[in-house]
Formats: sequence, structure tokens, C-alpha cells
Amino acid sequence: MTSTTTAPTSATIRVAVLGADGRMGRTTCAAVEAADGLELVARVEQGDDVTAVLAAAGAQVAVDFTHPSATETNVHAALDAGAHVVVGTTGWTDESRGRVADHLARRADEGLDLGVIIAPNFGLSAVLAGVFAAQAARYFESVEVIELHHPDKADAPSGTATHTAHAVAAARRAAGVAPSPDATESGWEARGADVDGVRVHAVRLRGLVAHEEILLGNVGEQLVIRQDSFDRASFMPGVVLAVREVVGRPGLTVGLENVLDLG
Ligand SMILES: NC(=O)c1ccc[n+]([C@@H]2O[C@H](COP(=O)([O-])OP(=O)(O)OC[C@H]3O[C@@H](n4cnc5c(N)ncnc54)[C@H](O)[C@@H]3O)[C@@H](O)[C@H]2O)c1
Ligand SMILES: O=C(O)C1=N[C@H](C(=O)O)CCC1
Repeated sequence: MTSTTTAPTSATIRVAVLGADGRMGRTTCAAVEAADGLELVARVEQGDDVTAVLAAAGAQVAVDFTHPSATETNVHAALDAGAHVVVGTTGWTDESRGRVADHLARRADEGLDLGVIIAPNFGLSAVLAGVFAAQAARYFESVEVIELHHPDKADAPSGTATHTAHAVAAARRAAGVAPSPDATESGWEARGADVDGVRVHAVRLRGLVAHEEILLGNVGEQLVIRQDSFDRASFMPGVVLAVREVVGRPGLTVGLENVLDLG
């Protein structure tokens, strides 16, 4: 079901939330309504014509918290409506991000400078955990990632853990560090997913929200970097920051660490 308000004012950023009835969508609608300088102008749900609704509402920024199978289509539809986009939904690949970058370039050629921020995690603790893990990764022989989430989550491993694993792998490649030692010969299904050469383990447990551990090991020592989001409120300062930033940041930005200049 869609609802819109009208009459844009120049002082506020007009925000549409996609996936408005979901866990993150509901929290995001409330955060937008509570934030200075933001106005919630549309709640978009499955079955709505995203381009038409955003255009009718005069949305300047669309925030997508939907489903990995829907998010890319939604982003293109929002760009077609002339809206900037903040994406929290997971499931992005190099290829899908590349298609968004191409779409942004086409819009820029048409004279419309739009921005898209894709962030697998808006929680400050998770963003910092990923940055710290990438910093530490070259100093340790072994590194593995464990992500722990609520059991209603659709995808595994989490977008956050995938993002962390790629950052860790890139840091190790740049430093010429060998792959983590592993003598496993059988039972590979128990060793987690291989993300860019980094083992990622996914736990789904009632009572959890969103949590990540990066384990780094050397002979005789271990560093554990752990972050916990106990409540979806933890994502909201990052979402609101991204909404404010995206209107002045043309092109594609991946990872909130790059908005915070931590990348
Ligand atoms: N980046 C972050 O900080 C962060 C934090 C939490 C969750 N997430 C991600 O956000 C996504 C949503 O998580 P959730 O827990 O809110 O899921 P959810 O299932 O509770 O909500 C998703 C909502 O999207 C709606 N939806 C599905 N397809 C749609 C479409 N095509 N158009 C509009 N609405 C559509 C569903 O009806 C539902 O209401 C997941 O990918 C999750 O991993 C990211
Ligand atoms: O609840 C979820 O689903 C979450 N998904 C993101 C991910 O996959 O990394 C971020 C944390 C919460």
C-alpha cells in the first residue's frame, strides 16, 4: 500500500521509503519522521510502481530496505524518477553495482547528477569493525569471519560479512600475505563459505538481531573484533546521515566507511 504527501518545500529533503512495512522499513519511516530537515513523503511496498509513486510524491531520496531479489530493480526505478538512492538491502554484486554506475553515468549525461549510496550495514559498530579488521588483516596468519543474525533473514552470508571479507582479502593481497593456512581435506561444508578466499560462517538464532566477529590468529595469540547490533535503532543514525549526504554526492558510493571518510 502506498501513501504520499504533496507540496515540496526547499528546506527539507523529501524521502520515500521502499519496503516500508518491513522490519527496517518501519524503523526507517519513524527515523525519517523524527529527523530534522527530512520529510517522509511516500511509503512504498511490494506491488507499487516505484517510478510513478516517487515521481508523484516528489521524492528526492529513496531509501531501499526490501529484498535482495528486488533491490536492483528498485534502484533503477528510483533513478528513472530522478531520485537519489540510499540502499541498505543486501545481495549486491560487482555486476549489479556496475549496472547502477552505468545508469548514473547516463543520467549525468542527461544533465542530472544523482547519487547512490549502497551500504551493507549502517551501524557504526559494524562499519568500524570492518575497517579495523581490514587494518589488522595483514598482520595475522589466519582470519575468519562469523556473522550471527535473527532467523528471519533471507540471505547468507550477510552483506556485512561479505563486505568485510572482501576488505580483508584486498588488504591481505595488497600486503602480499599468504592465504590462511587450512589442512582440511574433507567436510568442507563445515568450513563456511569461501568469500574472496576468506572463510565466512553464518549463524541464525532466535533472539539475535545482527552481529559479526572477525577472528585473527597468529602463533600464540588471537585478536577478536566483535560488534553487536541489539536493536534496529542502531542503524538509524547511519541511514539519516546517508540521506543527508547522498543529495550532495553524485555517483556510486559503496560502504558507509567511505561516507565517514574511514575507507
Ligand atoms: N544496511 C543495513 O544496515 C541493514 C540493516 C538491516 C537489514 N538490512 C537488509 O535490509 C533488507 C531488508 O531487511 P528487513 O529485515 O527489513 O526485511 P523484511 O522482510 O522485514 O522487510 C522487507 C520489506 O520489503 C518489502 N518488499 C519486498 N519486495 C519489495 C519491492 N519489490 N518493492 C517494495 N517493497 C518490497 C516486503 O514486503 C517487506 O515489507 C535485507 O536485505 C537486510 O539484509 C540492512
Ligand atoms: O537483519 C538483517 O537482515 C541484516 N542484514 C544486513 C546484512 O546482511 O549484513 C545488516 C545487518 C542486519
